[in-house]
Amino acid sequence: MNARRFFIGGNWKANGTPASVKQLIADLNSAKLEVDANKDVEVVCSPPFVYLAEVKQSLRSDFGVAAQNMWDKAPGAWTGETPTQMLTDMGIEWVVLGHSERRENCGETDQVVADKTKFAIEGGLSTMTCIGEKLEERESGETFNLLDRQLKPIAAALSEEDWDKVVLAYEPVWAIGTGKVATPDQAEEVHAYLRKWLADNVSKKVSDSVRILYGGSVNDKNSEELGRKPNIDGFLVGGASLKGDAFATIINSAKAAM
Ligand SMILES: O=C(CO)COP(=O)(O)O
Repeated sequence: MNARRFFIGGNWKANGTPASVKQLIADLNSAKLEVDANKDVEVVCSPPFVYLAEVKQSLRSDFGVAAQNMWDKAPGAWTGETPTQMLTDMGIEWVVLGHSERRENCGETDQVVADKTKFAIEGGLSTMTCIGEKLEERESGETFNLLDRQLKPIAAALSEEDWDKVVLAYEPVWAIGTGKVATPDQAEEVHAYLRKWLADNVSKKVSDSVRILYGGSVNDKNSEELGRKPNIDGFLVGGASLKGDAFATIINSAKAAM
């Protein structure tokens, strides 16, 4: 029995129309789960900002809701930004930070990701903080160095208690949206490394308790096998989280991990 509660995040990215979002909410609300989302597994959906209020109001109450980004300043003169407080005021509990798409397209550095993680936690949010290597880094044997580089500022920014509010998501960039999923052994090797890193650089308690998710081409066919690995505590799902039936199957794969 794994003491860490399995976690399934659905990152909808910049997808959805008013009609498709309504349909997805309806499909998720009527999904037959074989696991208890209040107890066995934690499920959090992350819609685009424009649908956050609707999803928060209409999605089943046993699923949490996450923003895909937030502004790490108090509300004020920040055109186009969404401060943490606006999210917590509307009952949002989570935020996805450090996703490779934001690192790549919005210039978010390792330090920015660490600072935002700290700010989010201080503001009352929990974070799914993402790390992961690009293909060229994997091929040149740099995976673990890169992960060290990404983790160091996060560990420096957070107190030991802060880690209670963090879920780490290992998302190898080469596996995101490519259909090229990491093998269970490849993912487990990195997850075990990350857990040891946390034990060596933060604490044994944090290493034992932090949930480490795998993300990158997770679907309803591969989730069960990945979820059986001892250091894989759940998934951050992109494309397959937009289909109610596939996402429900992925949630049910938590059974295999229990
Ligand atoms: O980036 C991801 C989740 O944050 C993974 O996306 P895919 O599941 O579409 O590969």
